[in-house]
Amino acid sequence: MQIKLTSVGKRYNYEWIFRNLSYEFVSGKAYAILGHNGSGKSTLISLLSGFQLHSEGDISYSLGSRQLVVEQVYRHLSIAAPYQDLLEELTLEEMIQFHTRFKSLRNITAQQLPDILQLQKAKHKLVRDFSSGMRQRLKLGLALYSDTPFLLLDEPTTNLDQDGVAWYLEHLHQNRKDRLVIIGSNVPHEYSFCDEQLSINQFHYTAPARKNSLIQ
Ligand SMILES: Nc1ncnc2c1ncn2[C@@H]1O[C@H](COP(=O)(O)OP(=O)(O)OP(=O)(O)O)[C@@H](O)[C@H]1O
Repeated sequence: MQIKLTSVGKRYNYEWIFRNLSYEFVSGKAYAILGHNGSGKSTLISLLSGFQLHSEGDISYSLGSRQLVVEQVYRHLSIAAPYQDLLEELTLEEMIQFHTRFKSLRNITAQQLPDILQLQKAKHKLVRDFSSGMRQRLKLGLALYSDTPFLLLDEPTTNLDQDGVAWYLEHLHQNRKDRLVIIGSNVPHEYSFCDEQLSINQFHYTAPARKNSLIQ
């Protein structure tokens, strides 16, 4: 999976979040998108996923030698993000079954996933009764173990304790080969292994001061 951004900008109403962002993401590498709170990391991740449209510039996607239109990107993408919903009325086992109807898993079966998530005791528990750390493990596990070339993680260790962070790092390393991995983060332990870092702050746009010809 390759993604090429050319002079990309995003604004909400009249507020530009970033402008003139040109960058290339290539398969086999892990990238960290960095920046302070409110700088636009989640916004950029949302544009890359195709869930939101950019306001100017161009984003092009390719898989091997094939160009992809943005509407096809979701088929090749796994994402774990704080704003992503889970199906609250399903049990863990049902949630995994539901997920694998749309995305197959890489190198494991659906029956093995609860063990890998270290949630075997919660197989028949409703997702709505999960703790916040259990929910995060589930989101990460579904994303890491889906057989997709493009892995997008926004704030991946949110709500994880120390063991959870170690679990995330171990399973990410097992599942990153030959994939494009992009991580939005403020926390070094989430992204310190990444090959490249992209700071969104450098693309912030400040509107030029307006001249008032009446005031000298
Ligand atoms: N739907 C929206 N409508 C209007 N403004 C928005 C919308 N979504 C985000 N913003 C604004 O865009 C800016 C960037 O937000 P974003 O969530 O991308 O930042 P972030 O770097 O991910 O922040 P954090 O580290 O706090 O998660 C913020 O000023 C935010 O208020």
